[in-house]
Amino acid sequence: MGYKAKNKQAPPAPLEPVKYDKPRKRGRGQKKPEIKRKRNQEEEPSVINKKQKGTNPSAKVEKKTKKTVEVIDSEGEDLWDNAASGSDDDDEDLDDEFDDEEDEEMEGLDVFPKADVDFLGSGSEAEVDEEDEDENSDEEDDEDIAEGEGLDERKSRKIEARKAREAAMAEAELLDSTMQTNIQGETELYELPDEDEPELMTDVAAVNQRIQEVVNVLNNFKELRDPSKSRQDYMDRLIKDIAQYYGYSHFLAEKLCGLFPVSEAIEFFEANEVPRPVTIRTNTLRTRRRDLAQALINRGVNLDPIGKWSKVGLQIFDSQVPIGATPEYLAGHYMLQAASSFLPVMALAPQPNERVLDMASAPGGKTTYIAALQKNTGMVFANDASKDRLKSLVANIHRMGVKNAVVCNYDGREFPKVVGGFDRVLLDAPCSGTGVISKDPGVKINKTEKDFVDIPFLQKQLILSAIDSVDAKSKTGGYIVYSTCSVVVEENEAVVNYALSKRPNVKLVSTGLDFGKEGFTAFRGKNFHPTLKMTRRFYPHVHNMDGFYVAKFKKMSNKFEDKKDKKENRENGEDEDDDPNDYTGFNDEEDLELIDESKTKLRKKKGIPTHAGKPKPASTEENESEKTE
Ligand SMILES: C[S@@+](CC[C@H](N)C(=O)[O-])C[C@H]1O[C@@H](n2cnc3c(N)ncnc32)[C@H](O)[C@@H]1O
Repeated sequence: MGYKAKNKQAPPAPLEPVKYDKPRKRGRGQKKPEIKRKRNQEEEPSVINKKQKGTNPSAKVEKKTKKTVEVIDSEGEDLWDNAASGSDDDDEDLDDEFDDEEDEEMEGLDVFPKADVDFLGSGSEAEVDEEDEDENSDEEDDEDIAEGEGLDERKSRKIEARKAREAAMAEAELLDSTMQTNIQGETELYELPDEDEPELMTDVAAVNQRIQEVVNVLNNFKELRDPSKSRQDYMDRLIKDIAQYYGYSHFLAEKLCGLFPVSEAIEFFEANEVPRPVTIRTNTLRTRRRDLAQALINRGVNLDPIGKWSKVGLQIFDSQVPIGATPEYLAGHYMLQAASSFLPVMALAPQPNERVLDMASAPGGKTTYIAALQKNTGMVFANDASKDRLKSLVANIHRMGVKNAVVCNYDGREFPKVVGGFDRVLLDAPCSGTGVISKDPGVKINKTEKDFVDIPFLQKQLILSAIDSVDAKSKTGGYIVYSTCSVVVEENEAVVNYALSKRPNVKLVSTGLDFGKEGFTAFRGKNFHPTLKMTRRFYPHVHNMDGFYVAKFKKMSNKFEDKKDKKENRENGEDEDDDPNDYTGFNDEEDLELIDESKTKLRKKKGIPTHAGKPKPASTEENESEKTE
């Protein structure tokens, strides 16, 4: 197929969906499952299976499987082709547009064999292929028979095999229905263990089994609930078990669980146990993707294009050499960079000759990508509050041959006083890192409730500075991109919503990314501006990339009606207007802090003694997640 393929670029293949009936592969507790139940033990599995068969989750699994196959098929044919739309490089010179001749040459060489053993978590692809083939084979047989063709040996074998399968299925169904009839009315209810007895929590396999059972009940609540228990009782049990089984603090398990329907939440937690694929970004200032791929293949690297959505990404399946120390790496031909980390820069779409601010830039994965898209023209201000982290930023800038960067070390909140009037600003904000738990499992236990107040507080301040640093009159730009490697709403939609309310001179626009889930427009009783739908969420269990969030603003005017900050209003003793349509959710805990802070200042002004130990804004270095690459 020609590389000007019209088909839309596809997201990366999703992970294999969680199979509830398989034991976990992780080396957790070795004990044989011994599940404490109040019902007959043999009865339950059939109920679970039965229910799973008929409910949405299995439908979803099937859908995903199909999708995976599609991606694989198209990858096999097309990924070296450069589809015209939705790509990360619009400029012909920057990407690896190959002519047809080169393309054919490469295809002929069969240079991108799939890894035999896919240690990076995409082994499901082969399985899926097989499954799919299997499914199709029945249809083929039927067609053959219908057409009355002569039956050769192969066909007879196939038919025999099919008959055997059908007989086995019929038998299983019969058994299933018999068991159902026997247990009707008895096993419909799943009784919840009441207490947190130690033995309820120590047998990991039993905890896992209980998670599956409780999810099943929650998905079929009317039928399977114990009438004496509420949905909340089941949720409480589930969260305790998730926290125990996956090793999260109860607080974070609950917070993350609340983002998804229960079955999907389990998929999310499972995906966090699996490493994401290793990916690299071609540095188009130094080479082309095709040349880089060939050079790495010659060194024994097994790779493939990352997906149709990027023209510069490569996925590494395995390698005989350390990928962070090849001569090509040292010569700056590529950056080891997570796939999700491409997205904010693609959304920013920096243009040659523009002035761009990368407000929180270390260690420079995105800065160097910005410079490449600008073809080393114009200027990229690479700022970071951490002097230490700037060292690796500077090293990367040199290695990658970036010549248009100005490195600076300010607290982002000092912009635009330091310098303003930028064409575009990227704020890849310091965050909790709840999207990169597979890389940094420490997040599971080290993030506290206070972090989810302090970090958004800092993010809100930074986002206003980012907006104020852009020139709305820019001929080519006037855009701000906000991103985090967190999945929680407080750090994403709530921050963007806050910015919209404080800066009526900006509006959200499409990120230009043609995959990703829509941002929330409402969450837990809080409504956000409807345009939050345009922001994008990326998940490990859906997109097989780190959890990420991307929002893009367009600045419409440099002036805006100065709706004074509530903080200022309070300081000036003005009335707070409690607008019922206020979608910014200012009753949050962080606002209490703001109120406290203002009161303290006011007291100081009036000479009234203040209490020490008021909460401070998040430290710029404490809260950062270093796991964006
Ligand atoms: C998510 S990381 C940035 C990753 C970077 N954009 C990249 O792609 O390599 C967040 C960064 O924010 C920086 N940071 C934290 N607080 C800051 C502040 N107040 N102003 C500017 N940078 C800050 C941290 O030092 C950290 O390097």
